[in-house]
Amino acid sequence: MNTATEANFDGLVGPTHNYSGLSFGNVASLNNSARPSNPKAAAKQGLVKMKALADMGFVQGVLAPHERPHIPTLRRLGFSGSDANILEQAAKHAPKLLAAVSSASCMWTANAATVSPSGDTSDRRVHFTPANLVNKFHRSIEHETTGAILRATFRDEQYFAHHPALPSVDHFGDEGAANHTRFCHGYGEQGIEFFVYGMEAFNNNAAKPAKFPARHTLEASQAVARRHGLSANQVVYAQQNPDVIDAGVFHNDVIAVGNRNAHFYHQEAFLDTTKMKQDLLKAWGDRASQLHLIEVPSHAVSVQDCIQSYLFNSQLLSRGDDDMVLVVPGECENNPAVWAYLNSLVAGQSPINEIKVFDLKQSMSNGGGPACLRLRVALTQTEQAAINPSTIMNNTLFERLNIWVDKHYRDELHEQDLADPQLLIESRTALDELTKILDLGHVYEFQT
Ligand SMILES: N=C(N)NCCC[C@H](NC(=O)CCC(=O)O)C(=O)O
Repeated sequence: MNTATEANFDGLVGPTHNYSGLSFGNVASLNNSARPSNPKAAAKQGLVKMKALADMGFVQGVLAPHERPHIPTLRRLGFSGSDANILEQAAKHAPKLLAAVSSASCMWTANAATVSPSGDTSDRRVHFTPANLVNKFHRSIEHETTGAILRATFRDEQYFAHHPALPSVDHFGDEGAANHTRFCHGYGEQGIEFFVYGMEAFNNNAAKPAKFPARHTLEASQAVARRHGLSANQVVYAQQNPDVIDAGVFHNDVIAVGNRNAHFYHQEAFLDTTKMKQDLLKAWGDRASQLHLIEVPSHAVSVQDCIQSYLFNSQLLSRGDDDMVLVVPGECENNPAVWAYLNSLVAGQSPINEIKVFDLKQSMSNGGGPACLRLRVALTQTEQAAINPSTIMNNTLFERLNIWVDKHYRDELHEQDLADPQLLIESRTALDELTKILDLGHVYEFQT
């Protein structure tokens, strides 16, 4: 039998991880702006989570970081001369631009792409659309390399279909899987793809946030559903509550998470919660009683507590039917309301039976929790056998990557370090070696 499983592909934190306050609307990014970062600790925190999940029996993959500082973008923007000259000029005349092209933001692979498993698509292949991330300049430069890395990981065209990103304009603002969840019975069966958006681009009368941007449009989600060949009765759209975007919920995965037959979400997450529930139940069909809608009330956990703790930016992982573990960041344990809620949750009737806590402070300080760091890909056994095996976490890869991080990463980085030509050399040397470890071939511009 060709049973399916859900693999998680985490973004490996890159050597230029830093805090530059680049994400308006993301409270942690703004609050930690200009603080020194620790790229080595960041990468290791991520590796510990990956290894722990692999040890728990989950299929865990690794997606490589991107080339940063990204000199080709600086050249496109008019800087010229040697790489060192370009860095010097950018630092002098456009330091925020240098910070933007130096961000290690590709680590948050929930934003890498939207993925539709073969059980849902008309041609029965797994479809990938890299997210254009057009709302933030530093993220809008990710999608081409993301596409190259996804193609180097999911290589076989018989099983995997790779689309380019949607047009890079606000109308098709696409933040990928951070606003996408799939509900299903078994991972290999046809599921319901649940797309969450912040605003409608072609309807000026529709609700939208007033203070912070809605990064993702309904029209982008509809385009992805069309491209992936999803049938209309298996797709549900829901709008984020504009008020929670204005409070700092810049992606829906900061306030909701779903897996198989469980939707775990906050009372205030959606503009119309009743409709969201009705639409999901209708799509779920005759086995509706098996769908768990776990709604967390505001009196138990406030929206502010969600944003501070990242309770919902958790990984909801199936160990078996109706047996799930929730992977949360350490901030949840330190928030009394959230921790009390989680303890009552596991003691109760829901399928969530265990909480696992990870220290991801380096990523969290830029607004990225456990769920931001991973891209979910449901795969049949045959598809799993077709992926690049060198990207799958195991004891050997864990050891090799830790040695690689120790060799190439700094343990402190300040904004002014981004202009250091040595950092560029260190970063390229590290990535060149990484492409060999992960058997990716040439995926970076500096390699061509
Ligand atoms: N929720 C999900 N799925 N992802 C979190 C992404 C965090 C990321 N932070 C940043 O890009 C901050 C970079 C800086 O400020 O240096 C962002 O806002 O896009």
